[in-house]
Amino acid sequence: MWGFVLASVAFALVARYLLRAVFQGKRHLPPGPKPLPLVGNIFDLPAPTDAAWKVYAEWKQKYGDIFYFRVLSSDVVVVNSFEAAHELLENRSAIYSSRPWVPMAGDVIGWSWTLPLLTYNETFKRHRKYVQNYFAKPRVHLFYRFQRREVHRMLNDVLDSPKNYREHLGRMAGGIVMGIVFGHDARTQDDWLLQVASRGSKTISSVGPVGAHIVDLIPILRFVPDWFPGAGFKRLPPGTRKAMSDMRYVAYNYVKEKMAAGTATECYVTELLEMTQNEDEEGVRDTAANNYSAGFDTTLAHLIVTIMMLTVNPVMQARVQAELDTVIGKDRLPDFADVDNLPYLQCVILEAMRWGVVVPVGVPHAVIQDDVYNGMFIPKGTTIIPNAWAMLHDPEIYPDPETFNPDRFLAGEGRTPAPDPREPLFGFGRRQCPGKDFAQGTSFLTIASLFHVFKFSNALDAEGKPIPIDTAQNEFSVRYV
Ligand code: HEM
Repeated sequence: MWGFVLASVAFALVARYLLRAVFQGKRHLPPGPKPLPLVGNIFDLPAPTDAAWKVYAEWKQKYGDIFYFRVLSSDVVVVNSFEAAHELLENRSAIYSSRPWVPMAGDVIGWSWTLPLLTYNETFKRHRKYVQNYFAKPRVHLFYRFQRREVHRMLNDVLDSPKNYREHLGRMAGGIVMGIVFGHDARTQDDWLLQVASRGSKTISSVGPVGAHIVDLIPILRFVPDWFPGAGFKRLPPGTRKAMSDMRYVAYNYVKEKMAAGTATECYVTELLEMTQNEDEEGVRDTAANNYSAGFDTTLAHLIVTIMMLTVNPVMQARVQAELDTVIGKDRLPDFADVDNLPYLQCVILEAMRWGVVVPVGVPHAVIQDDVYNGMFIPKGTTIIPNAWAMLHDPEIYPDPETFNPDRFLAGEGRTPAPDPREPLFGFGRRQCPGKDFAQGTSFLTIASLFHVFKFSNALDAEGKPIPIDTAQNEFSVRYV
């Protein structure tokens, strides 16, 4: 049986290799490392433990802004410059807005229903519309009350137990989404619905980078039984599939029960069910679940990078606090209306987005028809990796890119601020993050409030000496005074 499967794989590869050679002919692919026959560049790929975005940024020096490699029969183009990414993923988004098939996340773990993984089809368009319209910029003020409530709770929690600030921020970020999406007040860390959502979300991050598994490269392996030698990727940690499925169904069913009992609070689920007249329960349920999974880790990571960089740069922290003191004073907490009066704080947040790109190789897109860019042929089905890290660490655009320097975004007489990092950061075109305006509201209020109330500095060791913060590793320990 396995001899037959392997022979079929080999046959399919040879056939595709020959067909490609015939049909692609002399079409000029983007430059890239020289592929081996059949297997392509499989041995050139960065190891899963390498920072792929940095490896690709190095390749950029050799091959240019966009380069091509092939893994078995899959074509991949990495886009390292903002201009190229904008042209392909934004201006040509009608054909560059699909997603590559990622069998590990989609089939093996079971995330194929989630919006970020949906290919460009009718289901995607419908689901995307729900989320995009709900979190659209003109509506973000509707979420302020949830953001305010949870940020203020978080401040109290940090005051009570500063060492657990990460957990408090996590609860806050999760609590905001739970309130908006399910009308649920997740007040504590161990809130049962927050736990369901958090366990479900972890099922994707716990198995490593999406798209980098052996089964993503050789999809036929997904049919190999769990017990087969080498099929370790199918032996998921116990409870993985149940946790994923609970995330999809439990909170949604809970809201439905409350609706039946007449006790539901208005939220994403109730509003969308009404808008769709209960005719697309699956769409409402699935998009509700992915709002948490797509928005939680990203928001939290960005907040932590910002706090870390203000902690290792006490002069910048003092400048943020001086601005907050002048604008807000001592008698109240910051609020959304203050944002335009806090230009330095805004620059700090932008610089944290640029410096600490939380989705460094973006989320891959896929092109649905053959295309040509600057004379280079990009075959239909190619996976497009937007290397946001390379775009935001390009020394031509952001001089001395490894230095955390909020001043690069300051406008003023005789100064041209550095380009806004938000397009690469939140992605491109029809797949651009639909939660970006909402996420920025959470980020602003959290950082403004935390630094208005607390001072952050290094934790101390047993002898009272500050413990150095390793920004390269994103590992750090912070205390509050
Ligand atoms: C700092 C916070 C965030 C960052 C940096 C971020 C970044 C991103 C990026 C890079 C993408 C992929 C874009 C592309 O494919 O071109 C994305 C997609 C997505 N984000 Fe966010 N995001 C954040 C917060 C949020 C929040 C709070 C929500 C929830 C409302 C959210 C919901 C989504 C969804 C549903 C998608 C998939 C969109 C699609 O595939 O069409 N994100 N995000």
